[in-house]
Amino acid sequence: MDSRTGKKIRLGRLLSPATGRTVVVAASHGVMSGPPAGLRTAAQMRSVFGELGAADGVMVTPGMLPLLEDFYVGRGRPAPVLHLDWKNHGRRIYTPGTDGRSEGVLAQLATLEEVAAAGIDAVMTYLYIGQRDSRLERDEIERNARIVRDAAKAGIGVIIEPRSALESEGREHLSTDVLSLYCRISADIGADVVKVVWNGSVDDFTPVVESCPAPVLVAGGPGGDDALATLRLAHDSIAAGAAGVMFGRRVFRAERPAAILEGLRDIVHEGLSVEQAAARL
Ligand SMILES: O=C(CO)COP(=O)(O)O
Repeated sequence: MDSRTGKKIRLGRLLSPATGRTVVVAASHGVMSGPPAGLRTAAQMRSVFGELGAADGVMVTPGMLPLLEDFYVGRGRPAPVLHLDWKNHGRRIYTPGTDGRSEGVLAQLATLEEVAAAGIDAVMTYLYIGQRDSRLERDEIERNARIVRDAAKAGIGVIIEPRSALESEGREHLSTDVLSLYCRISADIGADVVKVVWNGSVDDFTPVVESCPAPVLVAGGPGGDDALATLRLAHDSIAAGAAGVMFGRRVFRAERPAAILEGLRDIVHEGLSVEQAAARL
């Protein structure tokens, strides 16, 4: 008996063992950017979570897990995913033009032993790369490699989301080459799953997925309340070869999160078109 089995069982709850596909909801934005619209109060969180039962996994922070733990209890419930790190927020906290402007200083919020004890199936960690100070970049690579090793020992799945430390300056962080580089580094460090921002089109995203041997999930971004645009993004993600989506604001800020989630499942798991999924909303 060893931790490889634990990881297999846990990842099998998150990604369909038959197809490798998944629909995950991210609901951990508070630790990055303060009170999130749609999830500001405990009552709002409980109400939104009441609509997320159809997700394959739902990501929360360590501090919110006790508040929401009942959501995960029971047969067929979504897999608990933990947002493992805090990160600085370049634009908000630092004065532009100072050295602190680069994002990419991170702190790990829990040990992998604590994560395993809490019943978590997978953790998500950022990998901030491209800092001006290469020591920060080295620290980030080491931090992620350590998380991967600790998670392997604890039998926990690891989702790495690579981000450019200079993206708030509008650098080339969405080019196909840069995303391919970042995703591939994440997979080579040992991510079980790579989550990444969408770069605009099926043609531009397909090479990113093709050159990343780990399954790729697409993040939603701010979006709006345009349900059709959310379904289209999911459809394009699958068309580009992604294993699924990991959407946050597009789901929890929606008027009817449960309906959006059903639409996402129709597309990711059932192969429906945007129009077919929208007709069932
Ligand atoms: O996983 C996510 C944030 O960690 C995705 O969230 P958004 O879809 O709101 O960008």
